[in-house]
Amino acid sequence: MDGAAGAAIELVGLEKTFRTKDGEVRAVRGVDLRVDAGEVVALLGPNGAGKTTTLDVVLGLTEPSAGTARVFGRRPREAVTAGRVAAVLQTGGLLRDLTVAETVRLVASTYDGRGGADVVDDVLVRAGVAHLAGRLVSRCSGGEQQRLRFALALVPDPDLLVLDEPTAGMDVTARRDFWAAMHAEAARGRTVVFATHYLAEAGTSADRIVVVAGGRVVADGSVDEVRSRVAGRSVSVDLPADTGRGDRLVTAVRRLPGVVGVVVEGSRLRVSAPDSDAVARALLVDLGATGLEVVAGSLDDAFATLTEGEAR
Ligand SMILES: Nc1ncnc2c1ncn2[C@@H]1O[C@H](COP(=O)(O)OP(=O)(O)OP(=O)(O)O)[C@@H](O)[C@H]1O
Repeated sequence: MDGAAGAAIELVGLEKTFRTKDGEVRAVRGVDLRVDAGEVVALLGPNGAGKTTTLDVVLGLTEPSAGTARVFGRRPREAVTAGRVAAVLQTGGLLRDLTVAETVRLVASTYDGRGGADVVDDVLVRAGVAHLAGRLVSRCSGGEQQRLRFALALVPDPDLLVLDEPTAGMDVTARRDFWAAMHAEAARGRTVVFATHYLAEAGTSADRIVVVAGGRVVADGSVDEVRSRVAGRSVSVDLPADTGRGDRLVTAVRRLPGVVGVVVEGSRLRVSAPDSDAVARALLVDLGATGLEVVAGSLDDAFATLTEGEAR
């Protein structure tokens, strides 16, 4: 599809900087991303990569520091208000003393013309929680609550579903059922964008993977394309024995452009990046790291470091 009319999401030069008492945190550092209507896209990246911040901008929950965000050609908040976007976020949004069905009914009643029993029953079935209709939210497991959030997200009949680590807390069966339900929604023409730490989940559930690290997009393409882009070498350096210095090095390394994985292995720090030469240079010259070794890593190693998540 050409032109903005076909774009569900269009981010241009997106930046987001948080000001904290310890200084500035550049969570998103120039993301350009276009998601066409009907695509199922995974944002894959380690902890702190900037996935949630990017999705918060798309949902109109936070304003960019620089750059622009458009959702169906409008400002994000307008698209959300128009009912075109719904989200499944990691926490919050549920009242513990209501049942599952009461929760959906309450949310449905806030949408004009959508509060009928039909909508409630329909979304309960589609999200796979019909059998839990009478159960109190406080008695639902974490995974069941996530599926309830999914049901709530379906109520406004959104064109775009935004899911932030939607399967956190689900076991293997629940994950499989969740993605089957999500794919049924995508087959109805909905655009789906989800954040995940897991390559396996991104690979099996998305048409396209956007790898985010250090607030930037470091790879973008089909599962196979991304695999070959991210396959790089690993660089390892000594981890300072002093915990404070070690933590500072880990934090600085994770912010280097292009770094997709940082893992502490005993007294060594292993860093994965498609361009390991640039990372090696930055480690030695800018960060004063010692004992540098460049190791030819397999693709699985590169992704293992990515998906192992936080180093410390
Ligand atoms: N409100 C905030 N104030 C200060 N810093 C923030 C705020 N929100 C996020 N950050 C920081 O911005 C960076 C990116 O965070 P973000 O939550 O977007 O990453 P993420 O990729 O979603 O990580 P995770 O997988 O752990 O959820 C992190 O360093 C985080 O600590």
